[in-house]
Amino acid sequence: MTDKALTIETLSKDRGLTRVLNDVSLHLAPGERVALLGHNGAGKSTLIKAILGLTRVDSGTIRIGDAAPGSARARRDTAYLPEAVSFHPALTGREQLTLFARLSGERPDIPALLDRVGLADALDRRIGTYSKGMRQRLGLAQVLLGKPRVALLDEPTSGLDPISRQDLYAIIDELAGQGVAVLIASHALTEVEARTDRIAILRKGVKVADDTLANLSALAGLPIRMRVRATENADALAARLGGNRVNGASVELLCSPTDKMEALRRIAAMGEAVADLEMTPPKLEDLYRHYARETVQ
Ligand SMILES: Nc1ncnc2c1ncn2[C@@H]1O[C@H](COP(=O)(O)OP(=O)(O)OP(=O)(O)O)[C@@H](O)[C@H]1O
Repeated sequence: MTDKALTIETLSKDRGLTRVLNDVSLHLAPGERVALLGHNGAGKSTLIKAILGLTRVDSGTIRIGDAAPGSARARRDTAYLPEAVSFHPALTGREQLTLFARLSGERPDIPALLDRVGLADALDRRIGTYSKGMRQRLGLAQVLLGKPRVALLDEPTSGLDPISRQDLYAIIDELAGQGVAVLIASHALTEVEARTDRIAILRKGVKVADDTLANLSALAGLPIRMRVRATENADALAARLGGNRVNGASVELLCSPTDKMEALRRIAAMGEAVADLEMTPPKLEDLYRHYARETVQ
């Protein structure tokens, strides 16, 4: 028995002459929330389809727990929310979920499930009358229906309003809290920055990053932004600290993670000339730009 919910080892796949996944390894522990990032065409959906057993791979292995993709066991243990989720428009939300429950052999409390995803009022309405966000919520109810070990969410918040996005991440947190490993393919960097435990980045089928935000930051060595507000004289502060005046009262310094403590000591030594200090570490957007660019190996 493995303690990993999802194990991907040295996976490669060609489409014609193009290698769309190149020696990709990725591991998810139970309860981990991992963001899968990459430009259009980087291979995210192909990887998800391979995990689902919907596309063949040329080499490497995938295991959901101990089960092979596409096996009855793996299908039971994997939940999938596609980006453009589609249901039968003539069925009501209740009917659609009842059908899915029968197919998966579950007997859940369907009204409670639909209430959980904010669709209590639309329980008996035909899905054809649902908005995109409502269909997405119904898709999420389907994810919650079984007892998956792994949930694969492809752009789960696309088309959702800000409150629905928050609701969706609250449900993702709940799933993770129950031990479900969640892989979220996304372009919404600000969201996943705050709501995932680890970031994996694909570039042209190659995994170029896979770590926590803090570790990726340290590895990339991107500068930390420090904004120092002067008590009275920002010009004098700028002259002593170096850096740029950014408004009437502050000075901005960029320093590498290794120089951070030295910079803080210099600022502290200026005593009351400094009224305030704000430090901003690199954002996921900066890291993504760093790791997804061509020159990083
Ligand atoms: N059915 C297909 N036939 C041929 N090539 C395909 C097919 N599906 C995807 N590809 C190619 O495989 C590569 C990876 O595509 P994939 O859809 O996995 O990327 P992605 O990272 O999910 O992109 P996006 O962010 O645009 O959804 C691309 O070069 C794409 O053109």
